[in-house]
Amino acid sequence: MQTITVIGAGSWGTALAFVLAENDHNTLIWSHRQSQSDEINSHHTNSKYLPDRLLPESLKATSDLQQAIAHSDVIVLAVPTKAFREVISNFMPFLNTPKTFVHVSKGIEPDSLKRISEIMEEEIPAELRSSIVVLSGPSHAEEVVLKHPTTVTVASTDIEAAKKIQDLFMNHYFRVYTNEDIIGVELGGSLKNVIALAAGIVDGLGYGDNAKAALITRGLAEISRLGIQMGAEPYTFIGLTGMGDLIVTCTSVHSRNWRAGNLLGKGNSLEEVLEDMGMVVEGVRTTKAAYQLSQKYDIEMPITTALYKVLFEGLTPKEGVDQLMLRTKKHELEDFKSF
Ligand SMILES: NC(=O)C1=CN([C@@H]2O[C@H](COP(=O)(O)OP(=O)(O)OC[C@H]3O[C@@H](n4cnc5c(N)ncnc54)[C@H](OP(=O)(O)O)[C@@H]3O)[C@@H](O)[C@H]2O)C=CC1
Ligand SMILES: O=C(CO)COP(=O)(O)O
Repeated sequence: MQTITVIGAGSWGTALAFVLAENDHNTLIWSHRQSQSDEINSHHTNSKYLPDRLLPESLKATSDLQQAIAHSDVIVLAVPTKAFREVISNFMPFLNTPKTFVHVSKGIEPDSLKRISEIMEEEIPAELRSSIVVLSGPSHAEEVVLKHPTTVTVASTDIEAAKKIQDLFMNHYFRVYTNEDIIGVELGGSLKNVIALAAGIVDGLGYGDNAKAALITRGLAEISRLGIQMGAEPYTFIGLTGMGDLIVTCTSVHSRNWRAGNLLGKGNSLEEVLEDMGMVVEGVRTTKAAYQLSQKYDIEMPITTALYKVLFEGLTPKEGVDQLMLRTKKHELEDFKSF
């Protein structure tokens, strides 16, 4: 049995805490809302994020950040990308010894263009972190707490740390692989949200499976083009955190990114959609970051560019699709010939 803290009690933090507690680890989840930690302790539920699911009685919650950090040497960070710097700066006064940090968030910060592990390296001094591990892959929280078979990858440049985290999470319904390619794993997990928004849009427009398959496949092509240029291993993109997560996010009604895109495709404004969701839609900010990355690295990312124009420049979803279909002729494997 290990002692573990999960920071963030939304859908994913709660589902991962569920797995850890079920694996008999002494697990403490931190919510920034006292009412939510009270609910988890008293009723063993998190009705806002995982309605109708009973959590293990052994799972304890707190809204005291000092207690949460002191609880364990393994800290799982499960807050939206947007909240990352703020949450770290809030716990820094309580961090006195080096810990292993696992992050599970899928986003890239606009403007700085940092991946989450890079934000962590910036915000947490090296002497206070033993290692940084990312957990990612095709995994909707709603299915994990039903104990439906799920596979994810843990990545770290410190493979021993990745193996340690693999051991903590593995069980009969949650299978964990390791990978050293933290760049590829983080980029795949973040950029698939952009493609999932686009997939929701084409469904909202009433287009069919052909359009969806085109987006998934050509989405993977542009994600890989950028990722390889940024130093990722090409094969990571055909793995769980690339193709795997694209499939699950582009084809599932559980996906908040797909649902948001669907509402956009049906004619709702971005403001209306985000208000309606009530949960994080990482793909919106990440579309901005991905568009900026495509410009910085001079990589063609047509789907990302069309979506950027729809989200931020007033292009209609239908015009976005038309622009994609009427691009100049291409060879399918352009840019991949050398691999
Ligand atoms: N849901 C899923 O199935 C999966 C999600 N992920 C990733 O996990 C990350 C977290 O997503 P998820 O749990 O789904 O998001 P949710 O929207 O379900 O929950 C977000 C949680 O973070 C809290 N939060 C927001 N801002 C702050 C802040 N400034 N300080 C402290 N807490 C804050 C929210 O609190 P409040 O209720 O007050 O808003 C809420 O508890 C995302 O990057 C997502 O891409 C990855 C794999 C699967
Ligand atoms: O990352 C996810 C599944 O792997 C969850 O996707 P959404 O954030 O779109 O719900």
